[in-house]
Amino acid sequence: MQEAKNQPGFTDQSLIRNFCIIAHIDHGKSTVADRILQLSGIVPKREMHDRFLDRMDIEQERGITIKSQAVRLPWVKDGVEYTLGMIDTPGHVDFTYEVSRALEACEGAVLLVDATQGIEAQTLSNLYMALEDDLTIIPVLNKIDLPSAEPDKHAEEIANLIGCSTDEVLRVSGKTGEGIRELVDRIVDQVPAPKGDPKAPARALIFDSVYDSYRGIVTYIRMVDGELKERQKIRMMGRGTVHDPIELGVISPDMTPTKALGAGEVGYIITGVKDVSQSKVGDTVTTEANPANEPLPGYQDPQPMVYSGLFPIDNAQFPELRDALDKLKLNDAALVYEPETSVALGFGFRCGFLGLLHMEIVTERLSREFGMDLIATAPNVTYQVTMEDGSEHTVTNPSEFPDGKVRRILEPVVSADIITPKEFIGPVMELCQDHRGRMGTMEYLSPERVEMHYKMPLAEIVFDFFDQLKSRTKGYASLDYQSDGTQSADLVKVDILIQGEKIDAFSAIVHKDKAYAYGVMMTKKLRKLIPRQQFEIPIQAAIGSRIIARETISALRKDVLAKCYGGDITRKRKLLEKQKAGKKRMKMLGHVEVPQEAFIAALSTGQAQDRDTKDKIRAAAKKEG
Ligand SMILES: Nc1nc2c(ncn2[C@@H]2O[C@H](COP(=O)(O)OP(=O)(O)OP(=O)(O)O)[C@@H](O)[C@H]2O)c(=O)[nH]1
Repeated sequence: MQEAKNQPGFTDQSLIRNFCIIAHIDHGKSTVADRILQLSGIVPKREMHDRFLDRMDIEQERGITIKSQAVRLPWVKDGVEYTLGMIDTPGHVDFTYEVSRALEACEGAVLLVDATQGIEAQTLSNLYMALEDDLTIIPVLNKIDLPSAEPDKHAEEIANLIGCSTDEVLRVSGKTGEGIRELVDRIVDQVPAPKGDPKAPARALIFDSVYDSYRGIVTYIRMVDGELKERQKIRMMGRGTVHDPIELGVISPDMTPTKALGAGEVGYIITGVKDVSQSKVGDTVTTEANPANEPLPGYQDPQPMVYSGLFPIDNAQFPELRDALDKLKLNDAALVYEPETSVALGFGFRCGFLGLLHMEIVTERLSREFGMDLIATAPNVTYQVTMEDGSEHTVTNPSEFPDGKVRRILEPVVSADIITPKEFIGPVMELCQDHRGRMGTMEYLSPERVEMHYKMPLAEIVFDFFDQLKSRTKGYASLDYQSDGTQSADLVKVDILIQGEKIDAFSAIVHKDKAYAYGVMMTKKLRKLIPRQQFEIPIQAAIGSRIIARETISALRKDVLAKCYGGDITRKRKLLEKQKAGKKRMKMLGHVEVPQEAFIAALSTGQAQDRDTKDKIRAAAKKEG
């Protein structure tokens, strides 16, 4: 039977264009992807909705992309039908790893810039990543429908940055659809076709995967060489496992089974396997009958930036939490975890994240997708501690901080790039100084906007820095950072003691100058959160044996029967039962009962509220007109 030329598995490689859309957060990637989908005609009008490719509820609710999404589209130009593989990527700095994997599956990148904002920090970092991968860059200004758009000015900025002429910078509106057809035609003209060898043994790169409770692991692949056919045994080259795929397909716009996948195509495989250790992002898929010799280069594992302990509120849920993390890891390759025990919180996992938004999303997904009720301990970075006796310790958890005389503590450092209008240079410098930043160079991107480079301790940047930067620059500054080694620092461990007992979950490693403030803040917070009990409770903050702050909760004798004069014994029993049930929900710490809510409230730092940040920025932008 003669198959159509662009059926999956039979597509002429010279007619394939794989590209991704990269941009700073909120510059309109998902909106432009929607318009391209619509124009291609694969999504029926009545099924089209905003941010079509943001398939997770959290993405829809928050209006941000968390996962890259690949979709296959037909596109006709000059009477020739092309096959486009389009990947919409996230914009937030915590999800840069997602972008880097998407780039590996493409030959071209649409670099989208908001015509009202111009180049921002993640515009640059994403562009540099795409250039490193030798992708063809198509520069585009979006949101030209807005009255505040300044396309000429920003086209100049982009042209200077990538070394093209201003005429080459396309102008589009994801909202009205203006210029989108020209954009896709440009992609077809300029993005090179994939260059794999269709005749070689099959090699496909696993760039993502997800756990489906009915069908097991779904693996997303980019075919590089050869082809994979239905019902052909496959081999994962890294893991060395062999599987019988039960389905092969493409996403167009939903999962569509196909008979084969050929060189250059992007698609998925379902093996029916439910054991999550069988699949790894970055592995190479080949066939069992005719295996390739060399696997594809794969990906480097990302280094976590912050760590936090995740503990099930109900300790019996520990095995479920392990299972949930294993499954989530399939879809979130940047997540790392290992078991941990806390005196106060029981069994849980020490988890590594790429940033606080990443941490927030993981906790939320564990709760929504796996029904886990969790307590997250305060996030911290990793320290290398050398003791006077020469022993070395890697500390990802303040409670592991070794006792004894410390010779040196190394903390992680990042190089941070901040782009801001020039009138905010002063406030930004002040803020960076407050956060122990050391200024490097500063360049003008245009007469009005500068890019400032800083070296800063990671611990200073991951927590509230971004919010403060936004508020001091009316939402106009943007930030990007990358790991940049370590430096020695004057840090101490602050312990919190309740009734003289150290509560491991509340310990923190902080800069010497901020230790006192942390101690006061934590003791005050806990005084408000822990209910009064029948005896006086001292709450102290200490560095080693030195107490630096203290609060006291005065005694109270709560007699639940006080108002129950004489009368019915069953009523009294009921009240006592109720009190007993209430006590069960408390954690006994020594002799002190601390309600779960107190832990949650004391440990929540009010951080990473990116949703709020985005809202604030939008509100500020509106105000500015
Ligand atoms: N006026 C106007 N608004 C636009 C246009 N494109 C996007 N927007 C709006 O800009 C906001 C952000 O758009 P998104 O498409 O979610 O941006 P994004 O780059 O995908 O965001 P992340 O995935 O979170 O990085 C939304 O409120 C869109 O409605 C446009 O061309 N014109």
